[in-house]
Amino acid sequence: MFRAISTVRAQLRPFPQTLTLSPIPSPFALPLDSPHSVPPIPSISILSSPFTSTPPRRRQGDDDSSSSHWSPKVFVVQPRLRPATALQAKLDEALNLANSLEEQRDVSYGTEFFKKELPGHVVVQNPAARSTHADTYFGKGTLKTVKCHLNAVESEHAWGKPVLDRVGLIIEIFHAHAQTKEGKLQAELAALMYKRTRLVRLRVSGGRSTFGGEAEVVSARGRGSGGRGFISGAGETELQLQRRRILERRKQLLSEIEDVRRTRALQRAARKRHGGSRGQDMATVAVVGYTNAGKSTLVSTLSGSHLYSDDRLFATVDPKLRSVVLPSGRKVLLSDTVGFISELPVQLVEAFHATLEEVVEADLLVHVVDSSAPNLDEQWDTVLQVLEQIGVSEEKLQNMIEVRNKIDLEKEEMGADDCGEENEASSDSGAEDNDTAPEQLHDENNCNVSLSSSQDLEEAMDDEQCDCSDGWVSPGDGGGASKDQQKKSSKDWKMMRKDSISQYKSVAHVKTSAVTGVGLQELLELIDKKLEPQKVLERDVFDRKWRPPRGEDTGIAVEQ
Ligand SMILES: Nc1nc2c(ncn2[C@@H]2O[C@H](COP(=O)(O)OP(=O)(O)OP(=O)(O)O)[C@@H](O)[C@H]2O)c(=O)[nH]1
Ligand SMILES: [Mg+2]
Repeated sequence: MFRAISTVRAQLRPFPQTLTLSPIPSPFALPLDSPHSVPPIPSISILSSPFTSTPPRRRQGDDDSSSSHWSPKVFVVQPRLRPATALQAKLDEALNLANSLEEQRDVSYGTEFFKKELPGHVVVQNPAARSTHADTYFGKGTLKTVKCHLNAVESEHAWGKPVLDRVGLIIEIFHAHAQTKEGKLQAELAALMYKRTRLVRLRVSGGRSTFGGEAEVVSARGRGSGGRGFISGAGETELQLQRRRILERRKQLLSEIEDVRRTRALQRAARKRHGGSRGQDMATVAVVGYTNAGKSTLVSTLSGSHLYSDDRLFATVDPKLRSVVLPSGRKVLLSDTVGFISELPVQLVEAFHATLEEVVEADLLVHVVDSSAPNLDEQWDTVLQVLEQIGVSEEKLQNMIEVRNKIDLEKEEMGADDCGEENEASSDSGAEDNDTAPEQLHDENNCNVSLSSSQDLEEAMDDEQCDCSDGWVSPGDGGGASKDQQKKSSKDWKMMRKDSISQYKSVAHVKTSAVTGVGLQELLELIDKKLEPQKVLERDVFDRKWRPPRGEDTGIAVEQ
């Protein structure tokens, strides 16, 4: 039986060629026995991309010699998913992640998002598709196919390029976007924890310390306690030494982060003590949500302040507080927090615990949802899981306000929003699926897209069933369990997911557009109500309407 590899080609703007290749059905895909499952047959999908296919504009003074050869900047590997809309959403997110990585910014970016140069080749791998092949990320068969694609689009031999998987890439983005000492410490801790599970000895180019992007793996340990041993050439003592160094650094970082936490706790206590204008405790409202949902824009608009917002993922890494006066006259602090993303290992979340303390300690949570996101349900669920993981109480989750933001982007036909999510999730009609026929074994680059030998199949199975006992368990991931266990846990996961969704479906919600200002007054009133349900509000203050901070009633100036 063949194991499927599908390739999906998409394009970045303005960079032309981004390939997405699926080495194996992902554990995040639906289980094989599900009616929605990925068939275990080779297939190729070419998805049309919303991005332009025109070559990047050359700047003055650029060397023109290579203009005839137009090479891709990013190579994205993404496990196949159904329905096609879910795949497209994942693909867009992966491309957006790749686009979000760049040099550390100062205050704001000088150029438009899509005009920024991208880093060299990056392979973004879904962390679920973990491999025992820590140096290459994939088994031989998949690697051959990836190389074939790279060589087909670029004259030089590829793979000697920086390679990042999804988690590594996210950590890089966090590190690049973090502006405070705390943010940097947390990013480094996340990088260390990640490195410990994947890389053991790194040869860093140019002497620059890196979290994986420029690192060449020269040895790697086998996964899990039983492990499959070392790749030949690695000395065990050296590996142990490497591990010890990582642990020592981790200890140091944890102690520094602990100091930061202590300071934050003191600041929080002081904030509470000094209270609001009328003597009460100053309540904190944490604004949480999936990355890019519009949290910073919303906080900026509500508070009339300027917080950095951008189409990049993880534009915000360091939490920011802004004060807002509610319709009752009560002053509260809105806490803009780091966004969440799906399929992140638990440890990564924990590494950012200090940041997320704001969330746990907050008096009220406002969950901002991008109502225009095609995978809204998944995003919604991811946020809830992370909130649960970081220890937010059930009571607080029940009391949470849900903000369906970006309603200005919602299509008119989606007016009946309350049932839209379920419809989306079940729209798994074959008509939508772009997978091509099983017998199509080569793509237009004449690259083999099947795993042609039983050895390759075993490798793929290894990829799928790798021992994950190092604790890098992601939501919905069967970890190091057997295939049956994986299927079962996948089912359990889906059940839990359903329960979790229906459990919190009743949370109060309001529709907003952080850009046009629609729904913001309603939101403030709801916050007021949630914070002080029993208090009778002074009528004159209550009647005061929220006004756009700068300018007229129509259209709010939003920073870019
Ligand atoms: N059309 C529309 N765009 C919005 C709205 N709210 C935010 N945006 C845009 O969405 C993008 C992301 O907004 P941010 O405020 O940075 O999102 P975030 O949730 O803070 O993102 P991270 O900090 O990366 O987690 C920006 O380009 C905003 O201009 C909205 O209501 N409508
Ligand atoms: Mg933000």
